[in-house]
Amino acid sequence: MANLISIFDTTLRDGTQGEGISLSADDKIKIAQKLDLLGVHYIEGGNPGSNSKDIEFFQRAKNLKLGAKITAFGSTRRKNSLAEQDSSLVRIVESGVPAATLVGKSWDFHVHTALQTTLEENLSMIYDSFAFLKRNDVEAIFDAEHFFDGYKHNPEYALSVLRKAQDAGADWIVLCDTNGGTLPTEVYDIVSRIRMELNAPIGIHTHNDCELAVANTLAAVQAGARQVQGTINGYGERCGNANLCSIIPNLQIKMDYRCISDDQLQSLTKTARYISEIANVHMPVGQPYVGNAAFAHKGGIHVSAIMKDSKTYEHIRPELVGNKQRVLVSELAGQSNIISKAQELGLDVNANNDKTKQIMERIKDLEHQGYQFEGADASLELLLRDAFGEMKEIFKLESLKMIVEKTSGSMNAEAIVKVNVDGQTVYMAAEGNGPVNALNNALRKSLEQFYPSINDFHLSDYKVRVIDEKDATAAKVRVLMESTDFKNTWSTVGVSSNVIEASWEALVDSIRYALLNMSKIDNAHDEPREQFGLVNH
Ligand SMILES: CC(=O)SCCNC(=O)CCNC(=O)[C@H](O)C(C)(C)COP(=O)(O)OP(=O)(O)OC[C@H]1O[C@@H](n2cnc3c(N)ncnc32)[C@H](O)[C@@H]1OP(=O)(O)O
Ligand SMILES: CC(=O)C(=O)O
Repeated sequence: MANLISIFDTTLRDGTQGEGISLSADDKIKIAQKLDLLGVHYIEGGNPGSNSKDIEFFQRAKNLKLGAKITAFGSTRRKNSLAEQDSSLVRIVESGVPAATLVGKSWDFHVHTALQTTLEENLSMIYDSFAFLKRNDVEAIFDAEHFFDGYKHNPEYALSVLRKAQDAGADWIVLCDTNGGTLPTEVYDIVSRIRMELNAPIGIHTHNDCELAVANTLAAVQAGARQVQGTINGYGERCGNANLCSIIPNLQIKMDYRCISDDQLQSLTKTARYISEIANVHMPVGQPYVGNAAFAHKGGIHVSAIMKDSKTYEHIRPELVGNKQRVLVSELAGQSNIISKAQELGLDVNANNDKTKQIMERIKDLEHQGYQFEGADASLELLLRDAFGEMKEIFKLESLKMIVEKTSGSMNAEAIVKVNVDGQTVYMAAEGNGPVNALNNALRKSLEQFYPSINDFHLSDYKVRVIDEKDATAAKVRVLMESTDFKNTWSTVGVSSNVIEASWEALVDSIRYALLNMSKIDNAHDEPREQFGLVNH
């Protein structure tokens, strides 16, 4: 039987101590529900002694039906006072949580310098505070702040602090690498020794200042820690906390510990991405296990091998954590990348096909000119389908004129397009608050009579990058456009030395791709493929 590791999530408390992260009570409720589905055992909701948002969270959390225990955070009582009169401790008990975490000092230097009190008074603060929680029937977790630094500096005192908390009834003793400066070998050694000294179960709480929070957590578990504190995506003070999105799969898939069920593990990627959306923090694409590129293959040699067996370049099956394999097509592609992508699209290709080589050469040539297909999935699909003769022209541009006018107030743009659809010429003008907006409006208006579903999607993001900065205004620009129909998003690319022309290319691809995919949906209802530009073979 695999050993069970208790997962203590502190995204809503220590995670919000990360720069740029601020969660409303509403956000916290949504995240708590997701964490519960993921199967964590404790959800530290915040600090009821700190602010009214957290008090509101704890009030609302009482009505949630969760499997996880919601815990409140605070510190040991203030020096020279009584626990029952400490407003922070009283608020924790009043919040009605089943479990609470108190942080207390275990480094003598901190007692003297930060608390400015005696070592004896700190021991009393710890004892009194835990005794108070236990008298109020609250499960009590001791976060021994700076434990590893304290133990290296004064082991007797650091140990006496843990014993005080244990004597007062603390249910868990959690050793904290608060400054994140300890090495995995030290963590393993110290946790192994402390385990022999205590009866209470041990937990671990690490910070990532040396990029070692995950490694330190795993070392502590190997040495006997049975509770792991961390955050989703590693959010947290300074360089962050230990990242549960790496710790949980490492423990469960590689080290044979049990944290959550296998089904719950498969929701890890979705959970990480959901929380990053709510926290409004962009996830690094290369984030281990759950990042968009965690199982993305770009080099031709890699793709050639994974098509034979994905184990050649993947340390686990991505599905175990709810992620998926992706093949990127770029100037580093070999035939295998093209074949894999084309197969994904249902196109008939093989390694001996001349067309595959031609497509690869064309992609390499376009990337050399400044296109980037890795971030423009829709343009890549169109390029492949065009090469296979799958696409029909949806319109022909006859002319395009732009007028940009600055009056005393704002600057406005007008686009005039003349397009030909199936022999019929349409002449249309439209305004916009900028040239791309005007272009988009004019093109849609001219096409809507032929393709009414053109109004079911819109542009959601627009990025311009100067490709060769040294040429200043004569440099080429790459426009990346993102579009959405509220269910799906797709990205397209355009390159030119003229930003309007680059935008036009990306816009036309966006519309062609949308119509192509709407035709797929309509196909399911037996409507003709030709209607939206797909050629039936
Ligand atoms: C390692 C960690 O992450 S610990 C958690 C850190 N998180 C936070 O600080 C976020 C929430 N904090 C807050 O909202 C506020 O700091 C509060 C409400 C807790 C306290 O606010 P204030 O009363 O204004 O105090 P302030 O934040 O300036 O200073 C902290 C005080 O707590 C004392 N203190 C610090 N740690 C402890 C402890 N473990 N036990 C008792 N007192 C402590 C400090 O000595 C200081 O007291 P002083 O004012 O007598 O010098
Ligand atoms: C308790 C805590 O957050 C720390 O010591 O880092």
